Amino acid sequence: MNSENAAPAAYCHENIIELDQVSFAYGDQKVITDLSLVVKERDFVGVIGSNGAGKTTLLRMMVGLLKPSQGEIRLFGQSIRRFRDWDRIGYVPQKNAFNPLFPATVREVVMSGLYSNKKLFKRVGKEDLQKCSEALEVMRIADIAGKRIGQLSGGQQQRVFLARALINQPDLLVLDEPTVGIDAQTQADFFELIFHMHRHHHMTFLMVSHDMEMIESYLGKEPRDRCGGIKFYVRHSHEQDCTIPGMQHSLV
Ligand SMILES: Nc1ncnc2c1ncn2[C@@H]1O[C@H](COP(=O)(O)OP(=O)(O)OP(=O)(O)O)[C@@H](O)[C@H]1O
Repeated sequence: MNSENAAPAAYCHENIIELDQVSFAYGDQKVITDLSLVVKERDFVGVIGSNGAGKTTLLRMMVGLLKPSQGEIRLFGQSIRRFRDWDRIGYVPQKNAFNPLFPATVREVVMSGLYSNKKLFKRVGKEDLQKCSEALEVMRIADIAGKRIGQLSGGQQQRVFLARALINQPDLLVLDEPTVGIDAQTQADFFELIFHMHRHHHMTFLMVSHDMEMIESYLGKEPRDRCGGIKFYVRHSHEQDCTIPGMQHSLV
């Protein structure tokens, strides 16, 4: 982006994800056929579709875990084949599970979201600790911060993954059914939080969900794009950025 002549409206229209005639097949089974899609900065994209429609496959392609059989993917304007700026993207996959013997604590796992490979040995500062405690609070896991991750329930582990993804406030957050197995109150708080992050903290979201009610209430009733059995509901935000840093205030 050219910052010299970046008017605010243009500034929030950078292409974050571009799919150009993308297809994907597992062997002979075609899952995605000829999908072209653009996700712009400050879009919130809800991805809806029946079981097996290809939503997870699509997300895995977008974060570089699967290669399209055909077509081209660009992230932040750059071909995914050359893209290295993975710090800018948070991804929470659908079925997370820690090995019960995994030795790290909840706090350590959440903190690890702050460090990319480049910054592995960075000293932990006061600001980092503050970010961590906010993420723990927001996902209601502060009381179990010292527990070993492998010893938590599935829903608690999922909350840890979400806190880990949120701590860094990435430019793009890709979420695959993020609230499955999470209790109603934490779910409601989580949605309130990410909607605020979308509207006021300049974040772009792509989220698979089966929660039609939540999708329709935030993204409207009409999908903007379709591909086979997958529908894309989109809301773009032009609302002013929040002056308050951090995330906890968004729950108040
Ligand atoms: N590793 C794999 N090898 C072969 N086929 C696969 C693989 N992963 C998924 N599939 C098949 O690809 C299709 C799409 O799967 P995918 O997980 O992307 O669907 P989904 O829309 O995310 O479904 P759900 O809502 O159940 O999570 C399904 O028919 C599935 O069986």
